[in-house]
Amino acid sequence: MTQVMEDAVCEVLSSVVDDVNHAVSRNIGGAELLHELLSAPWLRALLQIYECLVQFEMSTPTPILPYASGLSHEIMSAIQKVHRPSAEARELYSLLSSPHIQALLSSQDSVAQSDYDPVLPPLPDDMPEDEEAMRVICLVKNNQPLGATIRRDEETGEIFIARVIHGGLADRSGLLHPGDLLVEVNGNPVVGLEPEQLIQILINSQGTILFKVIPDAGQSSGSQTSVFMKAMVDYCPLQDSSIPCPDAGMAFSRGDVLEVVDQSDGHWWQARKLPCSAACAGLIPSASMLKSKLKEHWWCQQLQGHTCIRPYSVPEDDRTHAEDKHTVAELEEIHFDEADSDITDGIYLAGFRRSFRLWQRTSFRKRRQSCTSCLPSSGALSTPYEEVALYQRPPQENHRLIILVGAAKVGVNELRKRLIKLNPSTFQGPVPHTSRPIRAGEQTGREYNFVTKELFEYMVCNHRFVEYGEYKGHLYGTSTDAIDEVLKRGRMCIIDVEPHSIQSLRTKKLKPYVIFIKALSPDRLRQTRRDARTITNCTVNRAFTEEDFVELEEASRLMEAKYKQLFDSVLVNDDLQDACMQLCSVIQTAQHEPQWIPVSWSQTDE
Ligand SMILES: Nc1ncnc2c1ncn2[C@@H]1O[C@H](COP(=O)(O)OP(=O)(O)OP(=O)(O)O)[C@@H](O)[C@H]1O
Repeated sequence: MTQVMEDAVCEVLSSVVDDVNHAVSRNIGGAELLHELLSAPWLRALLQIYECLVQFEMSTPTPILPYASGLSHEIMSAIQKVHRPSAEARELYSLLSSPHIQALLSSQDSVAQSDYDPVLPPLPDDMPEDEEAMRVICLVKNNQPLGATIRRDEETGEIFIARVIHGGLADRSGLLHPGDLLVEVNGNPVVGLEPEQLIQILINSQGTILFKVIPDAGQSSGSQTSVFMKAMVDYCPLQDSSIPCPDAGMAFSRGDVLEVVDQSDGHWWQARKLPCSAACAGLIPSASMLKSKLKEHWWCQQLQGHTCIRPYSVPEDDRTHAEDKHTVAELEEIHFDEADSDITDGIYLAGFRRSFRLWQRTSFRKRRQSCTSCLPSSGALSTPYEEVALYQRPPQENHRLIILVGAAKVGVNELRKRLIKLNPSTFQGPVPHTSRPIRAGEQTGREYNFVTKELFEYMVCNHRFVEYGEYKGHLYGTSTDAIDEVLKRGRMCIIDVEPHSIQSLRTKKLKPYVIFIKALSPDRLRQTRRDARTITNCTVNRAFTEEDFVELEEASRLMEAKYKQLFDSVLVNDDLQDACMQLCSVIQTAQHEPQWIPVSWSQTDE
């Protein structure tokens, strides 16, 4: 029959071609066109496909075996009945019983029977009316936790799903939701069970768990958008007795960026730590919960209360300066030659003069008056999480202020100086202010901004200094105006400050990027600082001592522990050359690639 059809089509086509040929010989234009059309290869291909389809339709393929998996079970039970099966029979048994072959045979049966719909169990005849809303859920555990917490209604004793952890097993199934009432778990009625007993059933169940639940009618399916927060405190769920499920909790440290995926519960949020590798979110205290814990901790710390949160546990005075041991009287007696190496290749490196450096090293150094309320510990009490957003500086905006911090003698000045020398047209330090009289050869605005003591004090009253202090009867300071001036010129402004001054510089205008310069172990310091010299209040260019190395490492560790939530980057000053290159690259990244900043800095003004 097929052959007949095929022949018929070909016959029609050939006769059309013959007719057209005949018309062409009679010089008929339209016929020529038709001839071209009919002898086109695409038309022939089309007709061939059509013929194949007609042929296929007429010979519908039938499965050789409609129920292959049934046959395989028959064979397997026959083999089982054989007293001593041969090696071939045993091999056949193991082949047929393997899950892959069984799945393959079952798929072939489904195709053979064109049975593509799931088979649902029949509804029981005696189903009560109120069971209409019942949902039966089967989850395959696969050694993972369920990813849900439960709560009991104290009045009715009913147990509900309290929360479903984002990315967990229950969440991925899309079948369990907060507020669902648990009726049965693995055939065990839930009514009358203690939550602990239910948890035990869930822990003990292997493979699959079968839930019968009454879904919460008021369930909202609205998905929440993530919010990003920087942690300003440390948190450890295993030490927090108030967490609903310590295993579901997520520990974090100050400075970590958290993606908060669910804030629907006023007490416990769900979050992931970035950079994110875990699919499953963890429970963290909400901002208000954490604030009250911090307050509690604040009151209880004398009694060694909470240990789950550690805002700041190091002593207030974190700088362990050997030179702080000197008295003011001693300092007054020491006189130094001001001329030092702040001019290189005709470049004036403002802010590196010895008087300024020595002021920075003395205990007279004061932070800007206006920031007394911004002490890190009080800040953490009011803002345990800081909402952040990714920010990339638009090319037309000023560069971000680069702040270097580090323990005394770690090499902050050396790195800053090298960076500016390396590229003075890109990097610059702010010119410090001083009330010291100008000397021969000096120019105001180059070594210092020379101002009267009255003007300096007026500037102090107007909060114009990031830091200021007195050294040998003269005032020295770094002003915000000097920083602005560098930034306005399109340069990158590099400053070094005490860590407690960072807070006052954290403004939308400056968008500071803070780099912590970290010290290595005393062993490494001993090796790398062999030729290094330090200035102290008593000596110039003194070699480092063993005591210096130990103190430096300790001071660096304490500073990092206390202020790490304020650092955007940590750079280890090991090999000087390497550290300098790394610093360059960190700064370029800060200026040209997206970074996390407080959202308030990125919002446009009303
Ligand atoms: N990585 C390093 N390898 C070797 N020597 C270094 C390194 N970093 C800094 N130094 C040297 O250590 C000494 C102290 O460095 P620097 O003056 O920069 O310290 P500082 O952190 O600014 O401390 P201070 O505020 O006390 O001056 C300098 O002689 C410097 O050249």
